[in-house]
Amino acid sequence: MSKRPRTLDAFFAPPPAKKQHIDPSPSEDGNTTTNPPLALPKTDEQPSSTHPTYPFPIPHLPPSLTSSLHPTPATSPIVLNNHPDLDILYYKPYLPPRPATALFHHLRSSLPFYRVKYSIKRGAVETSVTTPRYTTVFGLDSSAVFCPQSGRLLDARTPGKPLAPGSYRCRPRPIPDCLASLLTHTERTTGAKFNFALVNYYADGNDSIAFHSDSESFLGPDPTIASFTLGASRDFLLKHKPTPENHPSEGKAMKLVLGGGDMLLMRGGTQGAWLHSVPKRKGAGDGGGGRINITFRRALSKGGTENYYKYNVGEGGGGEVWKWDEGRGR
Ligand SMILES: O=C(O)CCC(=O)C(=O)O
Ligand SMILES: [Fe+2]
Repeated sequence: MSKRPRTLDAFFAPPPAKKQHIDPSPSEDGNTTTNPPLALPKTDEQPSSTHPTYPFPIPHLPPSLTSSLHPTPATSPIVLNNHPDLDILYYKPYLPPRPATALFHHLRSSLPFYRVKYSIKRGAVETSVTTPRYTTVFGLDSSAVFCPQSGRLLDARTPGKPLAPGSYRCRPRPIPDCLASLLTHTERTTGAKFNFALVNYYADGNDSIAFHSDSESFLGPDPTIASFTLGASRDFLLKHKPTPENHPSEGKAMKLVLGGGDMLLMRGGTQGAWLHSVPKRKGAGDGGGGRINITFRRALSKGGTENYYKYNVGEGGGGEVWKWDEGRGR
């Protein structure tokens, strides 16, 4: 806590002691998941999703916002397949401006975020890395499901069979109601199925994600990933992975300026052959405010769940939790 960089102070305030945010007595229905039954709210409170793994209850979307999230996209997508192995549908935008902005503010002030630290080993040298953006993740790979009543983990292949304690090193978190409606709409639009929501928060132009591809084996071949932008615009760069034939696209990056409400549906060979990044930006290029990115993905095996929690929440259920304070604007 004491070593927090100034830039973090400017954007987030850590929530009061973690315990204050945990609902210690799950409702009679058990801990809520994305599915009903949900914990009954106190009358003066907004209904929330709760689960023992959440550091605090996560409020549902206000009804006005839920009804403005139309199940169909605002525009027809632009097809980006004019380069080898590239297969992207670019919805510019997918969500109209007003609901996109409202969703940005709701998610920023409702979700628990982490600044994950991990170490990488190159040969004998171990380096400590802090992820250069805020992250959080919800979901569970397709080998298991959350019990809708108790919130516990069940074996997906044997209906009703609880998983043995310690089946996962991490503690998977159900997708909260406030992300579930967008996920369901996206599934309907795209025909894809998703069981994970990864969320990045880029507080300003100093936050970034380096060139990488999401071609993890636990997503299976040619994974479909839906990637939403909410809030500020940022550059999104794409470049082909190096190939032995000195591919014409190699080294040259394509730039998309992603704005609030936009969605990229990356599919086919895109992850296998292309790298993408959101580089740091200074001055006007920093988008002029915070940006949320949500990716919906489908992990097929336990390794996916372990990986996503390790790098987006942190080992041991995460370290310091960051929560946006709407009143103080930080
Ligand atoms: O913020 C973005 O648009 C990209 C995020 C991303 O590539 C990722 O989370 O894997
Ligand atoms: Fe990515």
